[in-house]
Amino acid sequence: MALLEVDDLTVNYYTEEGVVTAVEDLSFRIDRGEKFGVVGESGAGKSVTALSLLRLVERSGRIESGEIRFKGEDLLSMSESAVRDVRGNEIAMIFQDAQTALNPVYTVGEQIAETIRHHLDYGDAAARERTVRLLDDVGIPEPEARYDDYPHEFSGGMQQRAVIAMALSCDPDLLIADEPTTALDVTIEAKILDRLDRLAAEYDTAIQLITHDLGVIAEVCDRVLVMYAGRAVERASVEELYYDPKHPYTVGLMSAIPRIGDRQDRLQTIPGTMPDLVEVPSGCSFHPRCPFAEEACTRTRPQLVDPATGERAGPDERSAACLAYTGDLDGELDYEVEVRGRDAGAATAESEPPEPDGGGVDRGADPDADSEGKADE
Ligand SMILES: Nc1ncnc2c1ncn2[C@@H]1O[C@H](COP(=O)(O)OP(=O)(O)OP(=O)(O)O)[C@@H](O)[C@H]1O
Repeated sequence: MALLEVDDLTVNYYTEEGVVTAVEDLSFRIDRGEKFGVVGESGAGKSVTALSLLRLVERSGRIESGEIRFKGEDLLSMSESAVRDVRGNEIAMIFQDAQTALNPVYTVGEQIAETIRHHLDYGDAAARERTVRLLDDVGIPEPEARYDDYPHEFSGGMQQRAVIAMALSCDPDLLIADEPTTALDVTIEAKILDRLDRLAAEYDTAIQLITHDLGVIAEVCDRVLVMYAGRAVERASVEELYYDPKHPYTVGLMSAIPRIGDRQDRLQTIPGTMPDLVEVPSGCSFHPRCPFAEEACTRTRPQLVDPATGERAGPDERSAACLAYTGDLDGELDYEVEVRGRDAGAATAESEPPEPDGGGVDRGADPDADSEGKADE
């Protein structure tokens, strides 16, 4: 049994403009200790999916249907107090903006210690000790001394580290990180992602990493879900996605990261924008932006299928939602993916081994360069 099982999740928002289907028929699995990426442009439904897992969808929104099981237990039918126990304790969440997660009137150490006392029932001394160790683990220099600092005395990168420490403080089984490094500069981002990656392994915590950046996914994740307009359009391992993307939208997203591109037929950027979800295009919702779209794409909504067989795929299987794989297109998806190595010079997909741990995406990562934390200052 997977740690998290999501089946056919549909979430609507009831707005003045009409009903917005933010997430539709979404299914995926996250295993224990796995690093799972959710990628897509703004408005794809990534955050709404995450909020649904914590049952934090706002009042105007409603989980219409579907199932969410965490360790086999149905999260959607749990009592509010049982869900509160799960939140923070077993599923923790890191948001993009560290400042909103840290309370300015308490010291950083006290905030983390309070979470530990509350959730793990630790006494004062033990909570303090665990906090200092966590601050050290996330790379805060002189953690004993920094324990008594207020959030504003931390740099942006250190604040985000503190938030990660807080999220890990109760040893959650699943950590949902929603654009955890978007507000930071690229070097600090790489260090924090690396730290997150190593800590998740150490604490045996699964990560659901939400981002619009495939480069970030390459650095951290094992498997990826690509979302467009509230739906899953591709599911694959990181290697499969990078070397053999199957959905035109994924190919388009890839042209935005430096090491991947294709030759003549490169989709420089994906023209157009995510549709207004009140009026999603008919058929395949990506068709107005897709360079391979045919008439059939305006009529028929593609299902997630195994691209090799065209058969419906299970929630943890490689799949893509494109009519090209069900024999409904006259033409072919005519693109070529080229993977560039770290030292420039283009290599073909076949000639270079995958480096999903980020080796190929040179974002300035140096795993230990921040051990004394000075780089953030
Ligand atoms: N509170 C809300 N009220 C109405 N509609 C909402 C609300 N929250 C989200 N939505 C709708 O759901 C869609 C998906 O939002 P979501 O925040 O999940 O996207 P996202 O992929 O996380 O994008 P971003 O990267 O910008 O956070 C939005 O485009 C919007 O139409």
